Amino acid sequence: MLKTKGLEGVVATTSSVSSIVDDMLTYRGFSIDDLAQFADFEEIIYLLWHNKLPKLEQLTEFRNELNVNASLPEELIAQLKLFPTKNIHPMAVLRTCVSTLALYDEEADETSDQANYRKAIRLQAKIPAIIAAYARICEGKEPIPPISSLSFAANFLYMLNGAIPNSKSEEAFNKALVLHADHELNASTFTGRVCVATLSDMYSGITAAIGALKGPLHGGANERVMKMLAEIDEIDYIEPYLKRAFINKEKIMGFGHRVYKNGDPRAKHLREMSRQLAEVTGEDKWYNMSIMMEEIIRSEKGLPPNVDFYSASVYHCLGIKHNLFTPIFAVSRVSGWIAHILEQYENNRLIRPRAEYIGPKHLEYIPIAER
Ligand SMILES: CC(=O)SCCNC(=O)CCNC(=O)[C@H](O)C(C)(C)COP(=O)(O)OP(=O)(O)OC[C@H]1O[C@@H](n2cnc3c(N)ncnc32)[C@H](O)[C@@H]1OP(=O)(O)O
Ligand SMILES: O=C([O-])CC(=O)C(=O)O
Repeated sequence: MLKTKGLEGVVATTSSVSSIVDDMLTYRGFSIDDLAQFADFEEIIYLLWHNKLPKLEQLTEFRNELNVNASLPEELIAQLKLFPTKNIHPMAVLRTCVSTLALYDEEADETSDQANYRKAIRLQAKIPAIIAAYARICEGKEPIPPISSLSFAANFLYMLNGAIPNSKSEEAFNKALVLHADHELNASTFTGRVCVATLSDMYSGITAAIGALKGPLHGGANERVMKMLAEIDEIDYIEPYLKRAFINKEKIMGFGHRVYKNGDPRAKHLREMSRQLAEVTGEDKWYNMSIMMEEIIRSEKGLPPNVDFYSASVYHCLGIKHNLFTPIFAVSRVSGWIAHILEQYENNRLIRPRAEYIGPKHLEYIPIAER
């Protein structure tokens, strides 16, 4: 009898990228509590890929590399303009565009460490540009290139909105990027590793990972949290909404976790960010509703919120469209996917588990005319 449905508790690889021990999350040995407080997202990318924090001049050079690689091939922009803009999820656009990017990268199938590093930079730099460009095209606007003097976080908001964000928005968005960068062997990272363990290329690994992140049980939950909050709409409707959801055994988006049973260490940061942004914007309804939902779900079901719960009200208060919440997760998580993909290449073995067969056996083939 299968004891590990969904591979729960199975240790499938060794890794030195990030760890979850006693409900504490570290990137390359550094606590995310410190990183969220002090680090720029660019430092986190550097840390994940180089296994050390950058010195100032290394960070400056790294930022520059990201900036100069953020432009999109003209052919891709032309294609983006041809895509439908209604009833299409930006995650599907991102998945398609990352796959398409490989067609315009002469090194796509180059396997040297140097070529893989160059591809890593291109992917990290171009993914935010793709999302911002598509969002602008959907609004009938032209995509805009980044400004080299801005941080990674500020540049994304600039490419999206066409205006340089204020320091509070930049700081909050940077922190959200830091908190989402890596998370051990989550479903999308595992997907990416399985893909490249066949010695397929990095674009294929990232495309596969984007497909896995899109699902509502994983990164897709953040958008659904906001949908749920908007559907409930008033604090007085929370109790009846949850009562009905509990009776119907519905999964409440943004709660529960495969690994954390006592709480996701990222949620407290996002809760506080949500509180602060509610104060700054004066739009405290979503934060107040979220707090009340957390209280009820914790006491009734013993389920704490995960990273996706408070990120919803944070992104909403930053003025980000709801269908961009999961693509933003990808903007950050691509840094972790790449670190894992590089680690997989370094010490590769095909990932190929077994299945316990439970179907019928010894059936007799009946010719089609006799069925
Ligand atoms: C970035 C991320 O990916 S974080 C996760 C984002 N996903 C979500 O927020 C979606 C909502 N949450 C869930 O669906 C789940 O908690 C998951 C997918 C995150 C984890 O799933 P699993 O580890 O398989 O937990 P599982 O589904 O077995 O849950 C264990 C029990 O808690 C219940 N439970 C878990 N999460 C929830 C939830 N969000 N709402 C209601 N009940 C829940 C289950 O129904 C189950 O109850 P049972 O034992 O009575 O059947
Ligand atoms: O680890 C997981 O299963 C999901 C998660 O929280 C993440 O990817 O950040």
